[in-house]
Amino acid sequence: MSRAETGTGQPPVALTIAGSDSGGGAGIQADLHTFAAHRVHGTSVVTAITAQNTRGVTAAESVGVDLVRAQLDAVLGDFSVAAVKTGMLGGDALLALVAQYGEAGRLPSLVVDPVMVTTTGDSLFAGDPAAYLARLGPLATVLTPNLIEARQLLGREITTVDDMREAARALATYGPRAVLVKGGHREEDASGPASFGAPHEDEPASGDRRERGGARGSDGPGGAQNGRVDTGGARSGRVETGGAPRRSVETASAAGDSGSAIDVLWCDGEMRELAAPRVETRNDHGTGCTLASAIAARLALGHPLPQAVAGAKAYVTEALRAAADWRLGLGPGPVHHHHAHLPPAAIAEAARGELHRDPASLGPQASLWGNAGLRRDRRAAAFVFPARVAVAKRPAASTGSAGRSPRAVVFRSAAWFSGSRRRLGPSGPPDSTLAAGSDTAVPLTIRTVRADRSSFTSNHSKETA
Ligand SMILES: Nc1ncnc2c1ncn2[C@@H]1O[C@H](COP(=O)(O)OP(=O)(O)O)[C@@H](O)[C@H]1O
Ligand SMILES: Cc1ncc(COP(=O)(O)OP(=O)(O)O)c(N)n1
Repeated sequence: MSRAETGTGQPPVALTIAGSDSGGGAGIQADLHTFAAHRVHGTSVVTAITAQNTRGVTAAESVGVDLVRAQLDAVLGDFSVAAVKTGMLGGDALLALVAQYGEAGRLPSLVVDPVMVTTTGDSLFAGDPAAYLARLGPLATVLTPNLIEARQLLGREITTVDDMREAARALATYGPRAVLVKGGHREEDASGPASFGAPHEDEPASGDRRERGGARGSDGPGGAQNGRVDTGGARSGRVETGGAPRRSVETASAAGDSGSAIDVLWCDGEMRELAAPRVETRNDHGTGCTLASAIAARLALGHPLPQAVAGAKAYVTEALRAAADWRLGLGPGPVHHHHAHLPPAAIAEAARGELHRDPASLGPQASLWGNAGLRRDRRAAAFVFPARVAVAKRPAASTGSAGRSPRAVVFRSAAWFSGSRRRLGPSGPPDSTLAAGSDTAVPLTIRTVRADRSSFTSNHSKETA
């Protein structure tokens, strides 16, 4: 049982040491969103400030060493930090500082995301990649380079999944317990092995979905779009990632279907592939930060390392899916960090009034709807489905919203979820959804389902279920 599940409601604490993304999709902002989505208390040490949006970075400045040290001391001197994630360190000075804290044993369960360049082509690390590996490699519980970063750290091309495995092995020799080489930048090639494009400096930034694979764009073959779902069979040495397909890239490519986002995990001497359906979306900004902080959150919650990594990948896949159609900003936007709290499908359906076509048929106290996963909780007179959201109808009079009847309420309560989870037993929420959290529930209220469908509003109400 993790600390978060002791029943006290007190969340574990995680720390992110990273840069600020003013656009809110990556960096510190993504990390804190992710911690919160996992019901982990997030603390932060800001290493740099970037002026950044969905189209790129226009300015960046490192925070001075003394101020970063002061932040580290403030957080580590007060909180019992259970896991740490590092992101943008900017250069050798902050790299050395963070390494000192790690060497002093002050950075437990350390997830090192060696941020070097954004996928819009902006460099975020001006230091020596070799020093990065030498200093932080031995301290890392898990090192999570993307393909560009693995290439920079090792100084070699990475073209196939075999190369990814080799890269993971090579990086592991620097001392981390695990290495996750992320394949988000892999460009699909229906005619041959999956490959990644070399950096292509001249390609203009696109306002729509980017071809990933280098410092902006890719000259990799095909340029095939993503979105195909790999439904291949089981393979040994792979970790289940919440409905993820089980097929290697080579197999997928041979079949002309490479619609998987495949990462390679070397952990405790074992090599595994983690595959998930590739989500077709332009909104993939901050996926690396989100993945690394989700791993840290899960480590803070007490998950064993391979499960923490697999669960984090499933979380990222869902976050990509849930935000696939968003248009936040003109370029590649952020993912939906809170997808598990507010399933967009349920809310969108509620907004369209499609869930309560016949409110009169609902029970006197509460009613339910949902998808196949919906279950009834008789005691609470509410309903639960594995995404841990209950939707109940209340008579207008009891909620003070006369004239707005019927009314739908989406409850969001960690304690309630925990209880629901217990009632649901082992078949309850899967690992890819959130772990148990605190009792600080703030129900989210949705007024909806008017005949004219014009009165949908949503607010964070203090009303309780
Ligand atoms: N379109 C996508 N569909 C599904 N998973 C993706 C997609 N893009 C990235 N990922 C996953 O997101 C995680 C972050 O990978 P990546 O994008 O390579 O990192 P970074 O953001 O550091 O460049 C990985 O698990 C990767 O497989
Ligand atoms: C401040 C800051 N830190 C890290 C990144 C890189 O984020 P990442 O998750 O790798 O996503 P992309 O930027 O590559 O989409 C960043 N952009 N800003």
